[in-house]
Amino acid sequence: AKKQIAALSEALTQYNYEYHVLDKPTVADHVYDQKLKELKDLEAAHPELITPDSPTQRVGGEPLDAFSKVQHQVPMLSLGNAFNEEDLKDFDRRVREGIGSDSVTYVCELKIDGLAVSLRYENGSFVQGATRGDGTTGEDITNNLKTVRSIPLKIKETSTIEVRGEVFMPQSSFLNLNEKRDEEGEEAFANPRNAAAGSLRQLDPKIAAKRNLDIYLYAVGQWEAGNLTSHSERLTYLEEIGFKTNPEWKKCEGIEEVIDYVASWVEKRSELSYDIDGIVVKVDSLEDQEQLGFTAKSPRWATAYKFPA
Ligand SMILES: COc1nc2nc(N)nc(N)c2nc1C
Repeated sequence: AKKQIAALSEALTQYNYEYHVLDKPTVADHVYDQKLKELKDLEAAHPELITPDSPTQRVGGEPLDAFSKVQHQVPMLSLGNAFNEEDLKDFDRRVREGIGSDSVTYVCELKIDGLAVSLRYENGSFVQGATRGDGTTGEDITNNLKTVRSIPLKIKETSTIEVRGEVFMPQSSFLNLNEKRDEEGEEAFANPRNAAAGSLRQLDPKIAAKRNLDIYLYAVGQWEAGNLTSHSERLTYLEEIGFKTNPEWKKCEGIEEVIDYVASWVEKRSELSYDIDGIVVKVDSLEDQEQLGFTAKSPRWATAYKFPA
C-alpha cells in the first residue's frame, strides 16, 4: 500500500502542477478525479500513511477560531510609487547615482492586484503560509493557502526556503462568485482584490477552497543554494522548482525600455484575465540591489508604477 500511495501521490502532484501551474494538462479531469479517489480510499484504509503534503490534504483542517500570528523573519516591505514618466526617470537617476553606473538593467513585472503572502517550505514540503500583515507580523493562513491549487504542496528544493507572491482571484471567478452571492442574497464583493482578501480571511478552509484563488510568485528568500546573481535568474529558478510566476516579466535595458514596457501595458491591461494595478520595476543585479539597500519601509532598488485607479 505504501508504494501504491507514493505512486498515486506523485502522479496526482504532477497532474496538478501541469493543470494549475503550467496550464497544460496531460490527462483528462476524470482521470485525475479517479486517481484522487483511489488515493483517498487507500489513505482511509491506512491512515498512518497519510502525509500532510499528500494531494488529498489540500482542503484539510477544521474551521479555526482565529488565525495565529506569524513573525516574518525578513520583513515584507512595501514599494515606493511612481505615477508618471518623470517619476520613473527620477527613480532611474537615483539608482544610477547609487550604483555609480550610467546604464542599468531592470526587470519589469505586472503588479497583480491581490494580496501579498509568504510561503515557507521545509524539506520540500509547504509548511506555513502567512499574510503580509503590517510587514513584520502576519496571520497564519496555511490551511487556506493549501486550497490554492497553484501553490505546490511539495517542491524539488529540499533546503528551507521562503517565497513571496500575490494571491488573486481571476476576473471570471469573481463574476461567478458575485452571481452566486446575489442569488443567495449576500452582498457582492466590490472587486477581485476584496473577494480574494475575504476568501483568505475565511476561518473555514472549505469555503476558501471554493473561491478559485490563484497565485503568482515573485520573490525568493536568501538560502544556501542561492548562488544566483540576478532577480531574473531567481524568477527562472522559481519556475524550475515548481512555482507559478507571471509570464509577462521582462528584462529592460535602461529606463527608456521600462517606459515603453509600461506604456504597452496601459493599453494591453484590459486583455488580461486578472486585475493588475501597475508595473513593478526592479534593478536586476542582486549586487546592485545590495548596494542600494532599503529605506525604512521599501527597497531603493524597486518602484511600483501605479496605473490611474
Ligand atoms: C521586492 O518587493 C516587492 N516586489 C514585488 N514584486 C511584484 N511583482 N509585485 C509586488 N507586489 C511586489 N511587492 C514588493 C514589496
